[in-house]
Amino acid sequence: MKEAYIALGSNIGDKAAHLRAAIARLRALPSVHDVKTSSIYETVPVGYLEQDLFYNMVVAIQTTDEASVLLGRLQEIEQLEGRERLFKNGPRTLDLDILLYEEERIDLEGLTVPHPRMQERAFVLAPLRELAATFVIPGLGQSVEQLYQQLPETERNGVRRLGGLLEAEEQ
Ligand SMILES: Nc1ncnc2c1ncn2[C@@H]1O[C@H](COP(=O)(O)OP(=O)(O)OP(=O)(O)O)[C@@H](O)[C@H]1O
Ligand SMILES: Nc1nc2c(c(=O)[nH]1)N=C(CO)CN2
Repeated sequence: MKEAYIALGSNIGDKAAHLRAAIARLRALPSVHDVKTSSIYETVPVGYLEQDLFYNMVVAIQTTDEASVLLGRLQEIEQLEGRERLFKNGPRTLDLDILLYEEERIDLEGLTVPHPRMQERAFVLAPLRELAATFVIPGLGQSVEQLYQQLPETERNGVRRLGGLLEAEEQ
């Protein structure tokens, strides 16, 4: 069994519903076990600013899948949730990224782990530190908590914790 961390994001339609559906689909996979969820965060868009706020969260899973197989399953779930991706960094109904897979460094066409931009993203590090504050990122040699503390204040101020999946629905 391998441990992986997955980032979830949504900024179109019923964002909490997209996140909840993604987690239900993950939990339904026979190759995925013990899904642990962070809180949901409402986050200012990074990269392309003229779009709605995102909901972001992170889950920890145990899986029997190789990382590339896991990525395929995540892409299937994105499709099932009607993923529209208009352009790079643009709005999307559901985005699923593999952040970490054990302590492995993976560099395949179409799959880079650890996710190469995770250390600059408060919308990833804030929920991830709930689940894995002391995890040292392979290749960076720093923990999730250290990386979070080093983010510029403007980045950290762009994320607001809403609560768990159920509470976020009521916002
Ligand atoms: N760790 C990873 N997790 C998910 N997808 C990855 C990963 N590494 C590479 N990819 C590739 O990234 C592609 C998805 O890119 P996409 O357009 O969703 O990027 P993005 O979500 O807009 O930007 P970002 O990658 O910065 O979050 C997929 O086709 C996938 O092959
Ligand atoms: N706040 C926020 N900004 C983003 C996000 C995201 O999930 N949340 N995803 C992006 C591309 O993956 C680009 N910008």
